[in-house]
Amino acid sequence: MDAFIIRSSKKRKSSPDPAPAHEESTDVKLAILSSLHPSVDPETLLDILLAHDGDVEATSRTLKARLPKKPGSGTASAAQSSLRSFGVGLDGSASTPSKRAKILSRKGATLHLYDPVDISEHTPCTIIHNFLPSEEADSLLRELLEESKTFEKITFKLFDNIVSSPHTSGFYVGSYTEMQEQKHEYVYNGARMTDVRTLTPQLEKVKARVQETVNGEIQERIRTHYGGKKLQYQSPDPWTPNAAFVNCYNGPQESVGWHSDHLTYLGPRAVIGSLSLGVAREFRVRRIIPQDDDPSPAAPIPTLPQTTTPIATTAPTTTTTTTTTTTTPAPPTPQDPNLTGQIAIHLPHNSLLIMHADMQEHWKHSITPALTIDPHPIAGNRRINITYRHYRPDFHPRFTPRCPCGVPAVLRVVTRRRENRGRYFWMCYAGNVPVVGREGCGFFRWAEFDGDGRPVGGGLGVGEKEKGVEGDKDKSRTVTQETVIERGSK
Ligand SMILES: O=C(O)CCC(=O)C(=O)O
Ligand SMILES: [Fe+2]
Repeated sequence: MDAFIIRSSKKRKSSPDPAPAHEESTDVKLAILSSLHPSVDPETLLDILLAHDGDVEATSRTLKARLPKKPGSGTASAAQSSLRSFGVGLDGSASTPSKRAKILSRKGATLHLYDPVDISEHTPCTIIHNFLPSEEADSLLRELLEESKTFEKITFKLFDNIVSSPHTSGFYVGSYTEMQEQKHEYVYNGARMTDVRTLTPQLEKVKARVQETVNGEIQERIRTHYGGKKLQYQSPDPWTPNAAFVNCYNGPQESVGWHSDHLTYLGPRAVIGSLSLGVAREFRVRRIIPQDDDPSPAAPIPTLPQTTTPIATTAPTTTTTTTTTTTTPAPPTPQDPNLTGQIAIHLPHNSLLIMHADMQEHWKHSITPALTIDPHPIAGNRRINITYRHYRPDFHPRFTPRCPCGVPAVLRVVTRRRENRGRYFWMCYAGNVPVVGREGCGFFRWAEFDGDGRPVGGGLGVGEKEKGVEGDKDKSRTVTQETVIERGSK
C-alpha cells in the first residue's frame, strides 16, 4: 500500500535525523512540487522553483496557472540520455572539470539505463528481462488487470490536507490467517487495511519462481558487490516472500513519488522482488547518502569498476548498449553518476527488478509520470507492478513499539546526521496519519539489531531514550522536522 508521509516544517525536538532547512530544502521542495504536479518533470520544476527564489507556494501557483501544460514539458518515458549528458564522453573523457561538475550536480539530470550490466553496476538493483515464459506473463497480466478494477487509491497527508496516491493498489498475502492478521493487527499510515486478498494461484506460482531467482541474485550480489560477505543487518536466511503489493498505473500520468519502502514489518536491509507487466515505465532511483559514507562496518562500500563507456542510447528493443569496464575497481569520483542526479531504469513488460539489501536505507525510488507511453497489446495504457515482500515474523506488529499517541511507531534509519548514520530508530507516526489536525507526539527510541538484523533484547528495541537524547546531542539546537514525501508502510 502506498502512503506518503509529509513531515511538516514545524519545529520538532525528537528526530535524531534532522535536516537543516537550507541543506535539504531543494530536494524536499522538489519532492513536494513533484507530488503536487506529477506531470511536470523535475528539471522544469527546478527551473520554475529557482525563478521563484525557492518559494514552493509561488512555484505551485505558477504551475497551476500555466495549465494546460505546455507540450514538451513532461518527462517522456522514452526520453534518452546517457552518461554523456553527465559530461562523460564515449572514451571516458569529460568536458572541463568545472563544466562537468556543474552538469553533474545539476538536479534533474537523469541517466537512463537499459542494460542489466549497467543497472547492476550503478544501482543497488538487478534487472532480469523476459523473466517469465511469455504466456505465463501475459496470463498473469490479464488476471491482475481484472483484479485491478477494484483496486483503490491510498490516502495520505500533505500539508494538513488529505490527498490520494497517484495510482491504485491491492495487497495479497498467503493464507486466510495472514489476511486476518493483516486486517486486524498490521497498521498502515495509522489505519487498518480493509481490502486484503489472498494470493491468486498465479501470484502464488510466480512467487516461487521469484523467490528462487531472488535468492540466487542475493548470493551473486554478495559475491560481486559486497566483497563476499553479506551486509551488516542483512538476514543470512533465504528470502521467503509472503506478501505481494500489486500496483496499477493507469495511463502516463499515474505515478508514485520518491520514497523508500518502510522497514517496519520487513526489518533492516530488506530485499524486494518487483515484477513489471504491461506498459513500460521508468523506475527512477537516487542515492540519499554518499557512497563513501556507509556507516556499517560490515558493509563494504561497493566498488564501482571504472566504467569507460556505459552508454545506453536506445530503448531495449534495439539494445545497442555498450559497456566496457576495466578490472581495476576505482573509488567513487565526483563524476560518478551514483553520487548525483537520478538514474532511470526502464522496466519493460515481464521484467523482474530486484531491489537489493543496499537499496532502502541508502536510496529512494519513484515511478515518474510520463508524457507518452507505448500502449501494450494486452494492458492498453496500464502498467501492473507486483512487489513481493517478506514480512518477517520477528517484526510482527505485536512487537512494534507504541507511542503515547497510540499509533504504532515506524522503523526508520538515520540518513543525515553523520554520527548516527545507519542507526535505526522507532518514531511516532501519528502526525502523518491521514487525519486532519492529528499531531505526533515526538516518540523516539533507538532500535537495536544483531549483525543479522534480528531484534536484540527480545523486543524490537532497547535503550529507550528520552526524545532526542542520543540522536540530537546538541540539545540547544531546535530540530527542524524533515519535510519529506515518501512511501509509507508497504
Ligand atoms: O511500480 C513500481 O515499480 C514500484 C512500486 C513501489 O515502489 C512500491 O510498491 O513500493
Ligand atoms: Fe517502493
